Amino acid sequence: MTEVLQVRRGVVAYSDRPVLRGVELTVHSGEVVALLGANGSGKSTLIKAALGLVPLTAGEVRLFGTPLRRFRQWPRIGYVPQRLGAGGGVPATVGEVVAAGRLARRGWRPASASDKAAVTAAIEAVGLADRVRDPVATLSGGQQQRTLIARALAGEPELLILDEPTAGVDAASQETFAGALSDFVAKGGSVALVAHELGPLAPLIDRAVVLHDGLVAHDGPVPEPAEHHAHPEHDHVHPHAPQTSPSLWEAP
Ligand SMILES: Nc1ncnc2c1ncn2[C@@H]1O[C@H](COP(=O)(O)OP(=O)(O)OP(=O)(O)O)[C@@H](O)[C@H]1O
Repeated sequence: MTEVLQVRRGVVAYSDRPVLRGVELTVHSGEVVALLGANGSGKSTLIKAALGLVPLTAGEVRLFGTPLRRFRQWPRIGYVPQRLGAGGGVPATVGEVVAAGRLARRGWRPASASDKAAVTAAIEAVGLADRVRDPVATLSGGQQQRTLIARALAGEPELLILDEPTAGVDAASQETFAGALSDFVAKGGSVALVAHELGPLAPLIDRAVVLHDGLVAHDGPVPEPAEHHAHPEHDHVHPHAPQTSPSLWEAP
């Protein structure tokens, strides 16, 4: 299997404080990998390092087999950062925000029919076709998150990297998102996503990588959530647990 994302012995320190201490992460083509771990265990840092948004102190990153420093094929990757406000006070509509996700692929040429089709398909995939002309600020948090996912999908990436795509997102939006992700994977896409609770995404996950204290504590099947979260009726959504909360994904 080809590796679309590889981090080897990744070390990252913020002002001398090590946050990742030699992490291995591989995503193969067609795989859906969940990155789990307690708050502050370094999940977001790992995906930022994989994208070159945070420098590695040591170790190496390869994207589609190319060392990060030489990688230029950014349209192959769609990234949805953690809780980025889609509205941001700018009165952009859903259609405009999603169309912006096409720019990297289309360059500064006028939008072609296939650009427009990709934007429409992305908006439909996340169930927002009836909101295209609405300002993003008028949407619910879950719909805003879906707008950002559609923006990433509009670029027709091969690898989607998602930082807590369902945190604080209503149940209906989570289901819609799971469907969109499932379609993306069915077409051959690969996914790395950070999650606190997998919810409706669980059936899509091929492998879970659990970070603990800057190291990989588990790489394999999705581990059982900690006991008090394991009940079927306990299907709530954690907005974003405070730093003090215990891990929902205890390292086995
Ligand atoms: N830019 C930064 N400068 C300094 N410290 C940072 C920075 N970003 C993150 N950290 C610290 O690094 C550690 C790991 O953070 P990171 O966001 O990667 O963890 P996480 O596992 O994604 O946690 P969460 O679930 O809370 O998002 C935390 O202690 C955090 O406070």
